[in-house]
Amino acid sequence: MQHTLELKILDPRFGGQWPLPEYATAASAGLDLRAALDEPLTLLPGDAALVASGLAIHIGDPSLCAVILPRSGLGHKHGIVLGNGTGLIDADYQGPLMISVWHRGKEPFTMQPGDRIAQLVLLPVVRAQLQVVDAFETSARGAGGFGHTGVR
Ligand SMILES: O=c1ccn([C@H]2C[C@H](O)[C@@H](COP(=O)(O)OP(=O)(O)OP(=O)(O)O)O2)c(=O)[nH]1
Ligand SMILES: [Mg+2]
Repeated sequence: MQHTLELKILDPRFGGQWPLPEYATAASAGLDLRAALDEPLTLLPGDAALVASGLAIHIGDPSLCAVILPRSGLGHKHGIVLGNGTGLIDADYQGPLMISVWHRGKEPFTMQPGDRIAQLVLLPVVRAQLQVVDAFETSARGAGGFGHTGVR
């Protein structure tokens, strides 16, 4: 599925020094986001930092959202993940796209300006219309959860 996404360039290095976000392959789901830093940023183990992406998006359509996810290589090999677990970008958000970077690794990690540090994925959203009921129609699972079905 394709969607036209309005994008504002907040950092003039995009389009010159740095390319606009692009899909790495024809079937990639994520657009890599760069650290729009003015100078290298060293994170010590346990540090979190809010890093500007240098971009703003306006999704507009309430049946869509975007999520910011870690990049697998950075997350697994270097411990660079997100301070908010997953960043959720609402369809009506028009502010600067920010990346909460959390260093869960063991060695200091330095990000350079323009490094691709996270990725943005556009997703469909189903918005709930709540219906209050007294009881649910019985299901196969019922209230069983948290390991209820066992391991094997
Ligand atoms: O990693 C992120 C997460 C969120 N946002 C922006 C877009 C999102 O639409 C807005 C609000 O995010 P969220 O609802 O997750 O945060 P909140 O703490 O509930 O803030 P608010 O009270 O503004 O909804 O912040 C980012 O730029 N980066
Ligand atoms: Mg919110």
